[in-house]
Amino acid sequence: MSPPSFRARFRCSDGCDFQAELTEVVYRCPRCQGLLEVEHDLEALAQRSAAEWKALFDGRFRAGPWPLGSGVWGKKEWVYPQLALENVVSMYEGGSPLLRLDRYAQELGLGPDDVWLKECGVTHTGSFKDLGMTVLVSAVKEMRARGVRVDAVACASTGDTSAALAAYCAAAGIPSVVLLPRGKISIAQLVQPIANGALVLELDTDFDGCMKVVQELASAPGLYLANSMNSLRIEGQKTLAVELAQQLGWEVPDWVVIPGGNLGNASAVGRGFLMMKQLGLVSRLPRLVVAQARSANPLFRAVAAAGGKPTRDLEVAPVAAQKTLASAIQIGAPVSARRALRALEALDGLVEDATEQELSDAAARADRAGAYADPHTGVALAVLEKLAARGTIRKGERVAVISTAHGLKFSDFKVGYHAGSLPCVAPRLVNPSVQVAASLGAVQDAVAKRFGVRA
Ligand SMILES: Cc1ncc(COP(=O)(O)O)c(C=O)c1O
Repeated sequence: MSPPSFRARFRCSDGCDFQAELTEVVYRCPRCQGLLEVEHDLEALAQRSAAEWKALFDGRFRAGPWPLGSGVWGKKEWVYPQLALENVVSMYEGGSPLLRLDRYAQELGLGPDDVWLKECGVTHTGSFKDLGMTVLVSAVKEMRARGVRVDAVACASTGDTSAALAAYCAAAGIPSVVLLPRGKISIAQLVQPIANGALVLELDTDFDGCMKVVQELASAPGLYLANSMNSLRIEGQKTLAVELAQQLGWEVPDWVVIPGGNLGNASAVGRGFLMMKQLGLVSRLPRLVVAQARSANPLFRAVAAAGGKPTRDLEVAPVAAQKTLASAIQIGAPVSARRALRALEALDGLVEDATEQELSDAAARADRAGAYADPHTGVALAVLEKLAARGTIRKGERVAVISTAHGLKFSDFKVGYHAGSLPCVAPRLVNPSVQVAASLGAVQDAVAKRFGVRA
């Protein structure tokens, strides 16, 4: 019997019967303006058993022939099955570490096996955005190979999307344009697309303002839109959930806590778990928690106003996002709110928020247990701390916290915390460096002062 052939296509995610090929330049349903999703042929995929899928994915994990050792392309049949392998643009994304944070968990009154940190920032451009961008840029390469007009790829960004877009486009030799809110992203994030040769445009507005402009820009032919409203990105990010289960021996955690801004990633993670359950790779679903910064919390507000239970029909009113240390989630009008609400409903979800003080202390607390948490991961950790303190998350339950970026991209946050100079934060866990004279005695004094022992 010949192996089943798999195909995926765009379809309206709001229930119309609109469909399109993945090589078409289309982001929204032309009938109802809803976002699209990538629809897979689940019947064809189900012709392989769950055990066969697991064996295939395990066999390729960080080892398969190029590019199948990538965490995303190792699951190609579930992502973009019909894409020609020669058009894959990969930086070996995915395969990121899953750390067990024993000491941190115990500080929270949880068990040593309870808290796991999925380090999606340990990747080529330092954030989870690589997972989706590899799919989008590969799709563009395929389109161009088939004669579809794409002169350049553009995005609005709070810093990480632009870094990923610029790197993958540079690898593929495709021009890229990034729109950034001036002065609202970290220096590391700003310099990444500059280094990779993108056209970097700093606009005097916030992310939501950049998003408006880029959508208008991409309505003209030739400029392809790379923001996560483009569901090709979601398909790559979805593999995060599959990889997480895979790293836990094909078990799902009881809880997944994830920071949310535009809400594409939460939607993607929900989609990944649902697909695994539909195809029998896992027998249950985790509960999903979206963590927002209090300064930019439209989803939290909408869900709280409705009594705390997220349902798919909730309206999320845009807010003016205020400045937050978690700058990549300073987003007031999340494009994927509806998709995220559907995922939250299906995964019995919760939405919580965290203040600047809470996110900073939570990141520092995790750092003291060996992590190096960026402020967005700090938001997720702070929400975990709240839910553990309330008894919603209990000892013995396994929690996966999604760390979305590398802490090294946010050095100002770390330096400011330990120097006590962050706005609105009175740090509880400072560890400033000590200036000492260049003599053995001075060093011995410093060691004795800290540890009570004289070397
Ligand atoms: C570091 C980081 N964390 C979290 C997010 C939020 O992801 P999403 O916008 O998909 O909710 C982003 C991007 O916006 C990000 O760059």
